[in-house]
Amino acid sequence: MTNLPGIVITGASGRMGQMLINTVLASDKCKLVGAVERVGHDWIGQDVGLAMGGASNGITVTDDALEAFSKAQAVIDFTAPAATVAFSALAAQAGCVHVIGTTGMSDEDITKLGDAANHCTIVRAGNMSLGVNLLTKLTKMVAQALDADFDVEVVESHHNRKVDAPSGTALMLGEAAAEGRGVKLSEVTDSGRDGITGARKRGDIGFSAIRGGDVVGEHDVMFLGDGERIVLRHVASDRSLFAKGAVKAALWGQTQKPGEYDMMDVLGL
Ligand SMILES: NC(=O)C1=CN([C@@H]2O[C@H](COP(=O)(O)OP(=O)(O)OC[C@H]3O[C@@H](n4cnc5c(N)ncnc54)[C@H](O)[C@@H]3O)[C@@H](O)[C@H]2O)C=CC1
Ligand SMILES: O=C(O)C1=N[C@H](C(=O)O)C[C@H](O)C1
Repeated sequence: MTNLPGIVITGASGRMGQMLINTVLASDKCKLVGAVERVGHDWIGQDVGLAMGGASNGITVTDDALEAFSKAQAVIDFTAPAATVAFSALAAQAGCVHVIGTTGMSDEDITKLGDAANHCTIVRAGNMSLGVNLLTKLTKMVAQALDADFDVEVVESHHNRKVDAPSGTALMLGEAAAEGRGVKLSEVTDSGRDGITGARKRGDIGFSAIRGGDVVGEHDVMFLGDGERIVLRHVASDRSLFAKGAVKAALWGQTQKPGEYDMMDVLGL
């Protein structure tokens, strides 16, 4: 037990934070060594097991991320863009693998992660599930096989607490479709249609976001032609699949050189 890689979970009280803590505690391949929350959060100073409504596990929630990271081999981080950028610099300082599930990152944020990746291993993906990563690969293949006679639309649904759109997964799928077509996504993106938008432009990749209830995450990639359509779909019904993927990434990262990786690398897809 003592030689197992130690993992810190940031955003410990969040939907994914709590799922990750339970996943690490249930694993026989790693151990929980820290739980981080934002400054001023009610959970700071409490035993994280008790704060989650379960049994005590001896890990006290802290807002001192660097101190927590310095005792760990990996940090799993599903929080918010500004927090993730700050954590990447601290993970680099502490020499930990940084697994990032946070979505809604700007280009500027991603550039800063690149600086940290000169000193530590970063694994980042908009979706950590095997199914979505396979769907990403299939999307690229279908886009390669079809020409712009087929309009590509990515439609995603999520719970009513989600703050970013399109989802990280939708953007991954859009990138894959653009790559398959040999175009840059930023030049063909069409999202947030409203009002007199004009007819659809040939070659565009469209995005639509539905928000409501407790939907964990659903993604359709539609290839719409004249008289036929192909729909590739992934439905997540349980957040544990994202957490299991993130733990797999943290363990895989232990043997990698500093740099930026994604779940395709982890899963060998
Ligand atoms: N890549 C993937 O497979 C998945 C990614 N996500 C992404 O993960 C992120 C979190 O999602 P949820 O857990 O649903 O959100 P949430 O709102 O339930 O949790 C976020 C947590 O981060 C904490 N936090 C914010 N700033 C912090 C800071 N500076 N220091 C420490 N903690 C901080 C908050 O207090 C909160 O507990 C989102 O960006 C979401 O899109 C969610 C599910 C799967
Ligand atoms: O916020 C969520 O919940 C999710 N976010 C990720 C995304 O933005 O794609 C992954 C998953 O769909 C759940």
